[in-house]
Amino acid sequence: MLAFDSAVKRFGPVAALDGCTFEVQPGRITGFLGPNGAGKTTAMRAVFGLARLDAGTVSWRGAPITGQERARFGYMPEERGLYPRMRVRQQLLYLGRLCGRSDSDVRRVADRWLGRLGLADRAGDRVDTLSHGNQQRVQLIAALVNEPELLVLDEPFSGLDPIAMAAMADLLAHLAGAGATVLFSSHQLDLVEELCEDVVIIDHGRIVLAGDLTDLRAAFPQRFVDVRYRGLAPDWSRLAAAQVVEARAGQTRLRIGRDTDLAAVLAAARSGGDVISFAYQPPTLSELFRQAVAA
Ligand SMILES: Nc1ncnc2c1ncn2[C@@H]1O[C@H](COP(=O)(O)OP(=O)(O)OP(=O)(O)O)[C@@H](O)[C@H]1O
Repeated sequence: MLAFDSAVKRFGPVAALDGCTFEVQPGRITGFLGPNGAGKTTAMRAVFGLARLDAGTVSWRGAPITGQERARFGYMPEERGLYPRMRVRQQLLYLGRLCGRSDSDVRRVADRWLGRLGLADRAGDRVDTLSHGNQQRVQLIAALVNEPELLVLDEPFSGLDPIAMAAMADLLAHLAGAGATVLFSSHQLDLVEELCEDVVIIDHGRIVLAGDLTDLRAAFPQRFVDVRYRGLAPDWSRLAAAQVVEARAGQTRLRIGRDTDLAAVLAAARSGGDVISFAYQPPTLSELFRQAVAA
C-alpha cells in the first residue's frame, strides 16, 4: 500500500502538507478530496519525487519510494504533459520506453487501451488535433503504458463529457478490480461517492477524514430523512430533535439523531398531507465533506 506518514511540505510561509498521514489500499479506488489549495496536488507530486518533503515520509509497501518503483507507477499530472506535435502512438511508445519497457510490450498495452477508449483510429494523428476529452484519454493511456501497480490521477474527470466520464470511471474500476492501487483527486463528490470505496479528505495540508466510505457514513452521529408529501407542508416544529436541512415544494430533508424515534418523525410528516415517500439515510459524501472541512 501507499502510505504518507507525518508528511510536511512548505512553500515559504505556506505549509501545503502539514503533518499529513494516510494510507491508500491496494485493489481499491480512493478518492482524494479537499478544498482548493488543500494540498492534494502537492501530496501526489510527493509520490513521484516532484515535491520533496521537508519532513515525514511517503512509502510504498513499507519502504521508501525509489526510482525503480516509480517506473512501475502511473501518474496523470494536473498540468497535462503531452507533446502537442507528436503523434499519439509515437508519444505513448516514447513514454513507455522512458519507463524501461520494451517496445513490443508498450505497443501491445497502448493499442489495447487506444482500442478500449475509442481512439484506435486516431493513433496516427498529432495530439494537438484531438479534442480536449480525447487528449485527456491519451494522457490516461500514457499513465497506463507501463501497466502500473499504483495509479495516481490528478483530477482525471475535469472537463470530460458524461460519456467520457463513464468510460473513465469504468476503466478505473476495471484496473482496481485487477489489483491496481488507484488514487485520484476530484471536486466531483457525486462521482466519488459512486466510484470510490475509500476517501481521504485533506484541508490545509492535514487529513481531516479518511477510510472506507460506507464505514464513515455509518459512523456519522446523525441521520437524514427525506420526506416527499402531497398537500400542506408538515409541521416540523413539534419535533425537537429534528432540523430542517432543505425544504422545497413537496419535499423536506431533515437531520435527526441516530436514536431519534422514527415513528414520531413519520407522525410529524403526516401532520400536513399525504406522505408519498419517507427515506432514512446516513449522510451523503457531500455532507461528510462539509462537516469535515468546517470542523
Ligand atoms: N510550487 C509552489 N510554490 C508555492 N506555493 C505552492 C506551490 N505549489 C503549491 N503551493 C501552495 O500549496 C498549497 C497547496 O496547493 P495544492 O496545489 O497542493 O492544492 P490542491 O489541493 O491540489 O488544490 P486545487 O484543488 O486547487 O488543485 C496552496 O496554498 C498552493 O498555493
